[in-house]
Amino acid sequence: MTPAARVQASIEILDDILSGAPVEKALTGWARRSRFAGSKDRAAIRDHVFDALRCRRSFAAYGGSETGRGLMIGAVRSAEGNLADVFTGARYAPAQVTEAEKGRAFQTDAERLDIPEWLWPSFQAALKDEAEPAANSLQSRAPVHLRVNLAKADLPQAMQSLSDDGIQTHPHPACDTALEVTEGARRISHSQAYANGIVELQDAASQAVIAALELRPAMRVLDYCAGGGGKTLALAARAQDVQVFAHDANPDRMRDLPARTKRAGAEVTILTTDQVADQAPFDVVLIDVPCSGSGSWRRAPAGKWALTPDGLDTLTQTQASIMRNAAPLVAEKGVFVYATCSMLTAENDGIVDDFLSRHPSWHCGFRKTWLVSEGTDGFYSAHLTRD
Ligand SMILES: C[S@@+](CC[C@H](N)C(=O)[O-])C[C@H]1O[C@@H](n2cnc3c(N)ncnc32)[C@H](O)[C@@H]1O
Repeated sequence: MTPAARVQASIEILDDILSGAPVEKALTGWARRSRFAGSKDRAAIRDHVFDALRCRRSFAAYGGSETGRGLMIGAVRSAEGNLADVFTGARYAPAQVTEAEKGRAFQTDAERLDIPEWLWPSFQAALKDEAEPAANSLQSRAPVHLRVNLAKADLPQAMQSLSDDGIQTHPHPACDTALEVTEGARRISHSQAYANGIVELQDAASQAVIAALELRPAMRVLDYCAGGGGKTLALAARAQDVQVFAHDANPDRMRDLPARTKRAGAEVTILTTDQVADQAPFDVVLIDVPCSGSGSWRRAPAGKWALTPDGLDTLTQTQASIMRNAAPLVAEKGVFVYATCSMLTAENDGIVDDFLSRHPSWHCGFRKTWLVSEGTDGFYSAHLTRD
C-alpha cells in the first residue's frame, strides 16, 4: 500500500471508532476485509490510528472536524507535513483537501493538551506543575519496556540474548529489572528470550510497584486483582521462596496465567473467590484495582475519551469496596498494598485517605506516584500496616 492509501485506510477505521466501534474490533475488521494489506501496512495503519486517538482533540482542531478525515488532516498539519503529498485524490488515496477544511486555533489548554475538558481541573489539581508535561507525554507513543526474570538471567545476559535476535535495549532507571527497547520491538514475541521466559513485556513502573515491596522468605503473598498476572509473575520472580497466590473476581482474566507461570519457571497458586478467605491471612495483599487507566492512556488512548464523571465515580466506589473487602485478608502484622495505573487524586490518595479515616488502626507508611512524564506509565502505590 502507498503511504496515502494507508492514511485512507486509517480514516475509515477512525470513522468506525468514532461511531462507537471498539478500537481492536475496528482494526481487525478492516484487516479481515483487506487481505491485500501486508503486516507492515497493518502496523503503519495501527500507528496512525493510535496516534490520532491520543491526539483526538488537538488533531480535530488542526484538521477542522472530529471525523476520521479531520483527524488525519490534523495529524499531517500537526507534523508540519505536506497535505498535497498525501491527500492527492489518486486511486486509494484520500481526496484533496478543500478550502473549507481549515484548521482552527485551540480554544482551551485542555484541547491543546488532549485532555477531556471536564477532567482538566482534576488533572491539574492532582499533578500541579507536572500536569502539562504529563498531558504532553500522553500525546506520544509509550516506550516498550521489558521485565527481566532474574530467576532465569541477569540483565547483561538478557540484553545479549535479545540483541542476538535484533532487539536492542538499555536498562531503565525506574527498576533494576527493567529494560527499555530502543530497536526491534516488533521482534520481541518471536525472540528466544521471550520464548524461554527470560523477559516479559511490562512497563517499568509496574515493575517498580513490585520492587518497592519488602518480601521475606516464607511469606504468603496474595495478588487479589491479578488480571493477566503481570504483577503476580513479577512477585513470583522477585523472591523464589515466597508463596504467591493469584485471585481475580473475573477468573477468565487469569486464563493465560498458568502457561505464563510455567514459561517463567515460577509457582503460583490460583484461588477462586470461594477459596480466598479460607487461605487467609496473607503477609502481603496487593490490590491493583480497576481504574481509569489515566497513567496508561498512551497505550490505550480510547480510555481517555471514554471516561466520564459518572464512570470515574463508579470506579472510585469499586476501588473503595475492594479495599474494604480485601483488608480482612491481611495478617495482623501484614502489609496491605493499594495500586492503580492512574494519576488522579480521586483514585489514589482520595481512596487511601478515606479508608484510613474510617479504619483508624491502619497507617500508611509508603506512598508514591510514578509520573508518565518521567518515562514510565503513570502509577500510584500505597503500603498500609496496622498498629
Ligand atoms: C488493573 S487490573 C489488574 C492488572 C494486573 N494486576 C496486572 O498487573 O496485569 C484490575 C483487575 O481487578 C479485577 N477486579 C475487578 N473487581 C474486582 C473485585 N471486586 N475483586 C477482585 N478483583 C476485581 C478485574 O477483573 C481486573 O482484572
